[in-house]
Amino acid sequence: MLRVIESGQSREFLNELFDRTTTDYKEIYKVVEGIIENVKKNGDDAVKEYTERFDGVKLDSIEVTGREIEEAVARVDSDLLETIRKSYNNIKDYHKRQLRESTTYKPNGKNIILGQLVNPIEKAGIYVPGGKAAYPSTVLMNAVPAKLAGVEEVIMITPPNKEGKIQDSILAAASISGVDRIFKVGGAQGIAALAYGTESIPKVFKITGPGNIYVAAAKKMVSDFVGIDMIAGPSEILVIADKSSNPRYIAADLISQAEHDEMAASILVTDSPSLIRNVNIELKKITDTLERKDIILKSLTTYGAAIHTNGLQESIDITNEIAPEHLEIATVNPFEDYKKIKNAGAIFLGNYTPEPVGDYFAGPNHTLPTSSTAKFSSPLSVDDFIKKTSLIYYSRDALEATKDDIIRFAENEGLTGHANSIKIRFE
Ligand SMILES: NC(=O)c1ccc[n+]([C@@H]2O[C@H](COP(=O)([O-])OP(=O)(O)OC[C@H]3O[C@@H](n4cnc5c(N)ncnc54)[C@H](O)[C@@H]3O)[C@@H](O)[C@H]2O)c1
Ligand SMILES: N[C@H](CO)Cc1c[nH]c[nH+]1
Ligand SMILES: [Zn+2]
Repeated sequence: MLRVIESGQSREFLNELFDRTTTDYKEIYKVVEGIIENVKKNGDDAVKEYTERFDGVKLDSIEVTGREIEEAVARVDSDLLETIRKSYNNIKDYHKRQLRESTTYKPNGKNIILGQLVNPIEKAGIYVPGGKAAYPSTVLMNAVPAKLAGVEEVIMITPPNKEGKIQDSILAAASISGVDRIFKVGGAQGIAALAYGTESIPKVFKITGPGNIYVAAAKKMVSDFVGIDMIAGPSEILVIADKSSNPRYIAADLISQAEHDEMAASILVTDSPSLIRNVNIELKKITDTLERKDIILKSLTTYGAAIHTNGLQESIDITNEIAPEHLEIATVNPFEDYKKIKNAGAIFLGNYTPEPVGDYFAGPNHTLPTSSTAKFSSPLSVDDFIKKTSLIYYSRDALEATKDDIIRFAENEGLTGHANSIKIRFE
């Protein structure tokens, strides 16, 4: 099932993996550009037209009413509602530790005040995918850090089903996490509406949340104009394992991400050939029992691989180069091995921390950098919903003491107007 790549021969596979998300973008950009222009010009009418075309439903009103939310919450099974609440509390507890305060200080006791002011972004839009599956967990992962940061208006958009409805559990998660307004709009048209505003949908200052290739392309295209979090591509899971690892658990975990998307990447990195054989046997057995069998098979056979290394160090090096979204360390000594990882979105340690613990419940955010971007970016967090402003105060004495340095610097840059704004105060 997983193709086997021998030690030292992983280059070709890595190149394919790194190219995975660049394939279809040019054509998609053309489509998305048209959608964005139309929404910018025709507002709600364009949004409704695309909703009819892509989601198969004609809507008179695109905003979810308070009554719809109440009725949805009442219909959700009480155990599920309790689970969503527990998950909400775990996510809140984790993210509240990311909050930062504004700071000011006086350097070396001089009559100078410097500071960094922290303010929430006033209006944020969160995209919750709804095409192939519904994701109430993604509602929590976006809305909780936004609300903790102090965002006043959190506007959520998500595509409606063919009856023009949003899944009850999505509305329940939105209500529990304090989302302010919800619109039944998905795809590039939803992103354009949040970026430019329409008669019904408020323009926001930043858009977060994952989505398919149309959503990703639209986020990239509006990103000159409005903040975006990241372009979260198809899911990835990489498991580092050795001969002590449990092949059945590993197979189940690789499948957990393969079932998201045909383009998902599930990779086993190990120095044990017998483990590779046994994981492949288990993959087949487990896939046969699951609902999304076709997606899983396509994903495992396209971007799945078992990389056979010559030992733990090579496994670590390859992992750092791939910089996977999710990394499971299923070796005999995960608490030592994780310290050698430089690049990964989230690390899961040991036999009893399968990736879905993080997707749904533990608390850390499940929106993570994909496609090697963990080399330079981080999980979604409270930081995505705040911005900082610098604060500077110099007294007359402080400016007099430093004026010659500033004037010298400005004159060296040929900017005599800058130098003059200092000089003029001491004439
Ligand atoms: N990284 C994360 O945290 C995370 C979480 C949940 C989901 N995901 C990923 O998000 C993605 C969700 O994708 P999805 O498709 O299920 O839902 P989606 O909501 O992103 O996309 C559905 C929308 O795509 C648009 N669309 C579909 N076909 C189109 C076409 N031919 N032309 C123009 N627009 C079109 C429609 O407007 C539709 O409403 C998956 O890849 C999933 O793995 C990621
Ligand atoms: N694994 C996904 C992020 O890569 C998030 C998710 C939501 N629901 C299930 N999984
Ligand atoms: Zn998942």
